[in-house]
Amino acid sequence: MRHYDLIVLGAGSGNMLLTEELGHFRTAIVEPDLFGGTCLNRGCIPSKMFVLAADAAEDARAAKRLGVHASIAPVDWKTVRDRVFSRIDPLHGSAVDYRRKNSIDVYTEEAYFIAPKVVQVGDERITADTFVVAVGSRPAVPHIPGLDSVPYHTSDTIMRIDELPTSMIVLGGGFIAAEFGHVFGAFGTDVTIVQRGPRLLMTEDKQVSARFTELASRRHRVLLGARATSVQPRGGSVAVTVRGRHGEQILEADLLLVCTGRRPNTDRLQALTGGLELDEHGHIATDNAYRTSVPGVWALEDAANHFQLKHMANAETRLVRHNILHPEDVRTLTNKVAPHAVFTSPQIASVGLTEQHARRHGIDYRVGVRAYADTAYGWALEDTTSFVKILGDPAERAILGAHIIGPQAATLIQPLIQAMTMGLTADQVGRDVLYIHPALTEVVEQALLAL
Ligand SMILES: Cc1cc2nc3c(=O)[nH]c(=O)nc-3n(C[C@H](O)[C@H](O)[C@H](O)COP(=O)(O)OP(=O)(O)OC[C@H]3O[C@@H](n4cnc5c(N)ncnc54)[C@H](O)[C@@H]3O)c2cc1C
Ligand SMILES: NC(=O)c1ccc[n+]([C@@H]2O[C@H](COP(=O)([O-])OP(=O)(O)OC[C@H]3O[C@@H](n4cnc5c(N)ncnc54)[C@H](O)[C@@H]3O)[C@@H](O)[C@H]2O)c1
Repeated sequence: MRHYDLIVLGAGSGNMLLTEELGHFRTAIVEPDLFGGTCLNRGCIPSKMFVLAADAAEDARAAKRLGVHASIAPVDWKTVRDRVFSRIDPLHGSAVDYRRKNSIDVYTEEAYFIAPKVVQVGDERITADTFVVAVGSRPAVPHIPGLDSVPYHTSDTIMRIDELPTSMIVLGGGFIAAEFGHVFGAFGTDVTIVQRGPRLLMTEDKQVSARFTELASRRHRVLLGARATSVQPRGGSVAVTVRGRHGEQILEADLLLVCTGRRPNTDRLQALTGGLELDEHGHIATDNAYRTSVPGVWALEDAANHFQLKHMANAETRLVRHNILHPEDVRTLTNKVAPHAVFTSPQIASVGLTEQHARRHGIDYRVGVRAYADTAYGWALEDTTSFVKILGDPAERAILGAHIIGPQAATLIQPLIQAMTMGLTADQVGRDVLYIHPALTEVVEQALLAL
């Protein structure tokens, strides 16, 4: 049985862990699929490259309003797709070569625990003093009668399809539904979204989620409070029976995309056999330093918590590396601000408390809301639907949460994330800072002043 100082399971965020600082460790990394994991190969990066093309198509359509006449010939799906993957696909091979050149053993089969701190990979058993479990998550596919009888897609496969579908049914109303609904809608596909809940993007602040649902319903057919009860093949298409507010109906489309959440890969890893404690969703239980129930075993990101965001993964990876190298100075992730953005149209960004959470937990708050149209640039855009909403503590004037729906939301929110992280009050960031005129950031200033 080969023994290492360090074994990293999973080469998504796990691969980022291995910097020169760990160069003196005898290290192995196990990755049965592609180095770079979800974010690089089938998540953040390719999806945002598709969003870039979708935004370009939408901008071209909207340019007419400005007196700029552009026309869109049918979107050339294969060129869009091949631009994305001709840039991404070569990165895997070079990452593996780089690791091997640096004397790191790379195993290319799936690992599973056969005992605490002992994993089986193919024919080999390997052990280590220290393990980092970064095996990520995969799409969770609900049990719907007939689903296995049709060639449905998930986010793992949808970006590599050969032809742009004429029509598409999207099951789920979360991040992935919102982003791919935008992409395929912008490319000309007729999109129907089937969402179990009463609104899309249910975890956003209710005002944002309601505005997004209203805007998405103008672009796509959106069925709310709807449940797919069965799926059948129908000629070359897919038929989905949906039960909901308006009774039962049968939807038909060229393609079915299932995006109903993700589940951690801890079952395939046999994490329980490895002595790792799991929560009720199968995530590995850790403390704030990302230590698991087995001493010397660390776990991070999608396998270990519910954020499922790459910037959280990056922060956790840095923290775990520090903690492995400095057992005398183990640090915890104190930053619970955890922002996120949804790269749909319009963009959505959020940090901290939502209004419904504050109400539910009896937290005292004030709200400042400003429409983009209240600022010079928003007025120039003739925007009528975008806004910034900030929740603040009435006494201390601390920023408790911020929610933006509109162009550039993911960028506009950053000064508020900074302010929350550094403990600045709404007045310090609103009154004491100059905002460039006439940039869109003025709407953030206005919302802070309204608080
Ligand atoms: C479509 C999509 C879009 C997204 N967009 C964004 C975004 O815009 N912004 C954002 O912040 N986040 C986004 N995310 C989320 C983000 O991609 C993930 O949170 C992040 O990549 C998780 O990193 P990870 O290292 O935990 O897992 P992964 O990157 O999935 O890495 C885990 C690796 O472990 C390997 N593995 C699995 N089982 C085993 C095993 N038994 N043994 C060894 N290896 C194993 C897998 O093959 C995989 O390569 C998106 C996700 C999806 C699906
Ligand atoms: N921009 C980003 O940061 C980004 C983008 C994409 C994905 N992600 C990550 O990936 C995760 C997974 O995304 P997702 O969209 O699959 O999940 P999600 O958790 O965001 O949304 C799942 C949705 O599916 C609905 N749903 C669940 N079961 C259903 C059923 N049987 N029928 C109909 N609807 C059903 C839920 O009500 C919910 O709206 C996200 O939570 C996020 O962490 C992040």
